[in-house]
Amino acid sequence: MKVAIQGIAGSYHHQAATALFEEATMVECDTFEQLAQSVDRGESQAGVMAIGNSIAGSILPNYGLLQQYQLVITAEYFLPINHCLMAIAGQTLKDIEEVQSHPMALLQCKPFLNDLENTKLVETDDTAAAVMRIKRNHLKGVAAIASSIAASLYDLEIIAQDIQEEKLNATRFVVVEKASQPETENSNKATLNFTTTHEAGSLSRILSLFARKGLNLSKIQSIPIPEQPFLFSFVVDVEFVELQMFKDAVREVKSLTKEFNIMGIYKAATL
Ligand SMILES: O=C(O)C(=O)Cc1ccccc1
Repeated sequence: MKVAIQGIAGSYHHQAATALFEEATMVECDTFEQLAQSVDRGESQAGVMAIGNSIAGSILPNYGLLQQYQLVITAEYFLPINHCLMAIAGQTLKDIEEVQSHPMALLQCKPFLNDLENTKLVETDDTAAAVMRIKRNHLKGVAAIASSIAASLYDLEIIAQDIQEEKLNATRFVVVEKASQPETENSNKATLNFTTTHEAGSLSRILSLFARKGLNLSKIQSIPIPEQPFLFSFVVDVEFVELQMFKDAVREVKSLTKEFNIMGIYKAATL
């Protein structure tokens, strides 16, 4: 099975996809947009896409990509992430003049990076690509932020570990597919997207309905609507005990929303 990921072997996407799929041929993409396109065009049967992080928050552009390419969420996965700083053998922290990594990793390590004086930060396609390049070009004075798996895969030395802002750092990944998988007995979570009318209390009425129907709201995210400046749609994750509870709520919520779309029904994962 072909699975699109953002990054190369040793990237966090690669780790998440390996945990999610027993047998997968990874389709390595440079960008999140290429990942979405690969699934959209059927070049990959599924994609694994980071959607949010416990330190850096939602990856808003990825919500936009799910909508733009009408991809369906069929599973989720939480990957604990411990970032390391690494360089070629013999380099110490005081030798480092430049740190390279994926922007999400740089964001998650801000306090550590702020303490490094006169160090240039360079954004790369993915964490593992930075590691591979430093090794291949034997770059002195340049370090990468990536996982310990990437350090051993590409043979760089770890200079500092657990450099993320909070020790407990996790990224939520979703599996995205072109066609919706039928919901199963195990489905206990859904991601919804809707717009509301511009009336006082419209969002509150929708959320109250979910509460009355016994749905547990685990996330709410407002998403810009690019064609309508400063108007927003809402993406909501709800968890339920029985699928029927969810179906009942959906039937009623449609009359309270303007546009309504189910982005996926799947099994909730734990941290
Ligand atoms: O660059 C990577 O390794 C990725 O998979 C993107 C990423 C970066 C930091 C945290 C989670 C995902």
